[in-house]
Amino acid sequence: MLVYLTAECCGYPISIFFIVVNEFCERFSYYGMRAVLVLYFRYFLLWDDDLATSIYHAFVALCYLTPILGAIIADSWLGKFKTIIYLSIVYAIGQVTMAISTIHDITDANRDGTPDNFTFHIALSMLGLILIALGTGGIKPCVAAFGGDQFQEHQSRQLNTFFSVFYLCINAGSLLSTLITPVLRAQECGIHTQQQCYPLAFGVPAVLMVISLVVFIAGSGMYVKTDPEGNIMWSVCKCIGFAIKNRFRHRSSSYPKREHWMDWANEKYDKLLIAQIKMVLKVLFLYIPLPMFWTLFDQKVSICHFSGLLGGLPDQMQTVNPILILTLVPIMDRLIFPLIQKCGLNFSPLKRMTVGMLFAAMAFVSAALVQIEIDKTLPNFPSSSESQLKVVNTYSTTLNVTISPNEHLLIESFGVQLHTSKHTYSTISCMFVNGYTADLNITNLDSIEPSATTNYTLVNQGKRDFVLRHGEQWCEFSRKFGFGASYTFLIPSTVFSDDCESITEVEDMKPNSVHMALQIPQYFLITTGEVMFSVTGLQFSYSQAPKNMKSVLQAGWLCTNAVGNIIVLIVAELGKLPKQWAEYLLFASLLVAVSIIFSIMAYFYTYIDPAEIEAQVRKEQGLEPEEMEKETLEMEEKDEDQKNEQGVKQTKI
Ligand SMILES: NCC(=O)N[C@@H](CC(=O)O)C(=O)O
Repeated sequence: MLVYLTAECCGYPISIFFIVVNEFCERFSYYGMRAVLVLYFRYFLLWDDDLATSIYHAFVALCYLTPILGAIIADSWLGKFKTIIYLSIVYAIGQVTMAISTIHDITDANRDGTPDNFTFHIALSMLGLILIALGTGGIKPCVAAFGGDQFQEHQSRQLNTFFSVFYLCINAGSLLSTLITPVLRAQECGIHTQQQCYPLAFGVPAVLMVISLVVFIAGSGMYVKTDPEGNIMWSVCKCIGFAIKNRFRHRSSSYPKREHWMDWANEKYDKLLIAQIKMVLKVLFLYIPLPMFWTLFDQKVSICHFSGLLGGLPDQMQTVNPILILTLVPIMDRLIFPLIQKCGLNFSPLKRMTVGMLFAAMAFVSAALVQIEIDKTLPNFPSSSESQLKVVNTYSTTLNVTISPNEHLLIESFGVQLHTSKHTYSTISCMFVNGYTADLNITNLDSIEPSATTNYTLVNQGKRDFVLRHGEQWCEFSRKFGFGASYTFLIPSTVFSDDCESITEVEDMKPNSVHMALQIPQYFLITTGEVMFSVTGLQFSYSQAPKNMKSVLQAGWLCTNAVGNIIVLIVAELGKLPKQWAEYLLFASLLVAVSIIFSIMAYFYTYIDPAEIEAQVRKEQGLEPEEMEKETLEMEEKDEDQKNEQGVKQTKI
């Protein structure tokens, strides 16, 4: 048996320091890139909103599917240490490729500030994203499990704290990068023309990934490294396949039943392997309902109704989650969980996860209530059988407009009338209406021809100044804008003679009157849910996995997140309910139903100590651990030669 003597500090292995710093840098790299990814799709590649969001979610889903690959490589072939190093190199190459794809000057031959060859940028960025997904997903189950491997048996309390600290590092990295990369993107840079600095926003995460790799390699001498015990995944698949086949062959009632269907592999496979597979399958079965949590969690951005109210750039809104995580993890670990324990309640990991799901459901109920309040302040939008028509009168007297044989609108001079009808009219909407007799230039907008309108233009909240110009003539006016509002400005022909005084403002949509504080409960609830669900799930997956399949079970856990993301994509494709609040309530109800199912499954789950079970099986077989490993390898070789299934021999009982 191998005994590692590891250097310790305050009861923790020192090697842990390198692993958490590595995780911090890697998460900085990943979340930093993610924070500007949709903006890059929208404003650099000029994709529409739907395409940008779909590719984004597909990328995130891929990042949570590739852990299976990483886990197989680690547990069956290279071991966790080498897998982390090799896949981190792939990851860093992906980040660099991504950063290069954002340099507009590469294809901007005519130097107009926009790339000339979009295919090149799209191909390069997609290649970068695939490499990143392979890298980040591939190392993800290995890093957490490798961290866990550093602890000895007597350090179980420290091991639990490690997973909380690990989660804190994830969120510290994500918080910093989500604050920094949008600021980097907002800078201007370029060789021929100055544009938004995407190369810097993607380049810094690439540098952080390289640092992450260097830090990990720096700790090399201190790690506990366990080599894979042969091709374990292949053995697992063959063992399961044999159990199913053997069960089918002995389906007649004359054969005695066995305790577990995997026991039908007893004739050919080692008892230890069968015991390990049983442990893994039991946990994976328990994970079946879990993607529903991630489906709600991954939509959390959309339940934050008026992001700008919290201040900052819209892409920095994603910082609320890590800030709350950094606050809530220590509170839960140091205060809430010990307090619950002191009250004599058994708040076991699976109970925590169930409560976490209920918190997420409550967040959606809270979002539904806020949405109902917001809906009250919104104008009546046309239903699917209606359309809205806006008529602007720039004539000098009141006009009577006939829209259909029987419907009349009376519109005052420089008035606007919104008309909803049961017939099909095209909607006319505008921000500025030019009633002046010549072209006008308005700050930050293109010039508007006489009697023409601009599209709705997004402006920041608060007081804004506009300058109107025509040749040498100009005037200035300012208006205050509230969130969620929309306005139309009617510019009369006398605009310059009265110094912009006669510009009429029409409020098409009222500003939000729902207080921002109403949003706090939903942020708080979903993040509390995450701490109970996700941190516990991470610890649980490690503690319930057999030694040789730690990464595999971590990958199974991460897969629940991938499936959650895929459900988000499917839901987006299927369309939405007409009322947003109803959709939130539907999701909340689904999660409550799923958490009830999960709690029933959890009730029947018996917590295990994999090391103890493994030792017990070995004892039953009268084998010392090293002999056992030798035996497994011999079994593997024998198995390869044993092509004729008919000649199955009982190798071990
Ligand atoms: N707050 C998000 C977070 O901490 N995410 C973790 C866990 C996960 O996504 O599975 C992470 O980024 O690793």
